Amino acid sequence: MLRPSRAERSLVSQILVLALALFGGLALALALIFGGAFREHAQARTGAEIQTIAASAVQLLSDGLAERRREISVMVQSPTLWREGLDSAGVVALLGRARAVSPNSLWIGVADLQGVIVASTDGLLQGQSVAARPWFRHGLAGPYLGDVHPAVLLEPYLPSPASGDPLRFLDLAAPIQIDGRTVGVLATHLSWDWARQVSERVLPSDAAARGIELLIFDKAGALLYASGGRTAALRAAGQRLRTRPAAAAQPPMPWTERWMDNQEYLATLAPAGAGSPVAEIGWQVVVRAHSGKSFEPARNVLVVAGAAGLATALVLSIAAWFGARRLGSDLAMLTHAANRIEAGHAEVRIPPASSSKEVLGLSRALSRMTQRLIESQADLERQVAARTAELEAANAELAKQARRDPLTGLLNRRGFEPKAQLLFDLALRGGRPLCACMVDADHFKAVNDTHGHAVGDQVLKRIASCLQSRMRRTDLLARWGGEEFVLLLPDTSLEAAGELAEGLRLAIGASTTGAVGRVTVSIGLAQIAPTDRTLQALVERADLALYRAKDMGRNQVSSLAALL
Ligand SMILES: Nc1nc2c(ncn2[C@@H]2O[C@H](COP(=O)(O)OP(=O)(O)OP(=O)(O)O)[C@@H](O)[C@H]2O)c(=O)[nH]1
Repeated sequence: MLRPSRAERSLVSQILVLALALFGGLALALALIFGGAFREHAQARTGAEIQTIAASAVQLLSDGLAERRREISVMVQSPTLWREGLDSAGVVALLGRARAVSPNSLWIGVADLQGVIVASTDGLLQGQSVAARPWFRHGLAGPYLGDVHPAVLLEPYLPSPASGDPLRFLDLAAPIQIDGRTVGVLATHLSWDWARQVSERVLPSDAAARGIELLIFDKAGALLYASGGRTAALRAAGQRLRTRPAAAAQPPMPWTERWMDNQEYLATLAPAGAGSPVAEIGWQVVVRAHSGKSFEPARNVLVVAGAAGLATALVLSIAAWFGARRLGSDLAMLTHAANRIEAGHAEVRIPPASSSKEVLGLSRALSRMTQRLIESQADLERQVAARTAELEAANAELAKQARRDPLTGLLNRRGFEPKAQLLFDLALRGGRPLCACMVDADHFKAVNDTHGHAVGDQVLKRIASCLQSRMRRTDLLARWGGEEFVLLLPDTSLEAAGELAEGLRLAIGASTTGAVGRVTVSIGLAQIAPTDRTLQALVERADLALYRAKDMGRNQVSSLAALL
């Protein structure tokens, strides 16, 4: 299908499309710009927040471990107590007090040099051998901090952690020495549920809703703890600490990464200060924020801004559409009026358009111009009518002059012939008499030669006047040419014509013209014959009779009938 050209599309649709594209594009661009800025701001804020959380967690974990270490260190450096025996009542009381101070220390016990538990909190494992346990072996040599491990011997005796995770311990141990001689090993099994408590202290209350998690990995990258009770699930899924793009930066900057669950997170790794127990054990404390949940407000702002922008664009477009429709309706009205005027309805007026000042100005200008054109046209038509009338009068005058002899005012030959033809046809058809009479001045050349041409003209005018005064209304008189005249006498017999001709001859011959005196005329007469086919035949016979009169001495009437 062919696309309509711009000239074929209405003003309203063009303005509507333009407004929608303009306002809609602007709204989307603004929503994207502001949404992007808001997201960046939210990302920076969340990044700073998770850095603080991670740093706090590292601090709490370090402090906790250092505290436990100090407790063990203080306890083993009490030779007076140990001299009483590794399983003395004083030792047992000390162990109980130590656990009361540190509720996460689920078990505190003393092993003799053979690895047999000789004293412990609640008497648990007493008499059992721990010689194979790493804490014992390392603890004989010096202070020991072991990584998180599942409960082995104690599990049946202790309650499961509140988190629901399996019971796991952190082992701290130190050699008991008297006078520089090792006599046993003091050990504390710290519940790993302690990590949950730390996590709950540092994470905000809405962490789960915002998708913020605290993860603790061991030095090999294996997951030790995940907040929100997700440790078991994530460990089962094989979650490990993956790449850390910004880990080299000091302090590590938050980075965005797609994790094992294929979700995008903003994550940060808290640095553990050199010498801190956390650095020593190699834990890596990560706090990650789920991009989708964390930046949901930013996305909501983007959606709301976009929707509000589009709604505004729609409202503006509708307003533009209304404006364009008013303008379009005014233009259509002007076009309609112009078309009617063009079709000849001069009474139509260009109506005033009210959609805008400019269109009102245009309609008024068009109205004035149209009025001016209509008036000009009427004026032109009047002028044309006047010129036409003048021209017709001139043409009529010309036609008249073409049929009249300017000297005598009589019909000339051209004016004579159609009228004579009519009389001839009527006479021939009606079988009525018709006579032609040719009148010619005698010796007229001599008049001209003697008195001049102007005087000759006066003579001709006098003859014409004389002829005209004596003819009837139904007779037809014309100047045939030069000094010759023709008379057509309807319903006139040859005798009557002869009498008329004689009277004319006498009257002309009796009159005088100034110094010229008398000028006579010769007259030839002929009557229509039934055999005549043309007017010319009749006139020629009259002319013949005229020549005869001239031949016979002039100043006389000659009738053709007499010749036949
Ligand atoms: N003044 C004047 N002279 C005219 C006019 N028309 C013709 N004539 C003159 O009329 C004269 C006619 O001369 P001709 O034909 O010899 O005839 P005529 O002298 O009358 O001789 P006849 O007819 O034989 O008697 C010429 O001298 C023409 O110049 C006119 O309108 N005015």
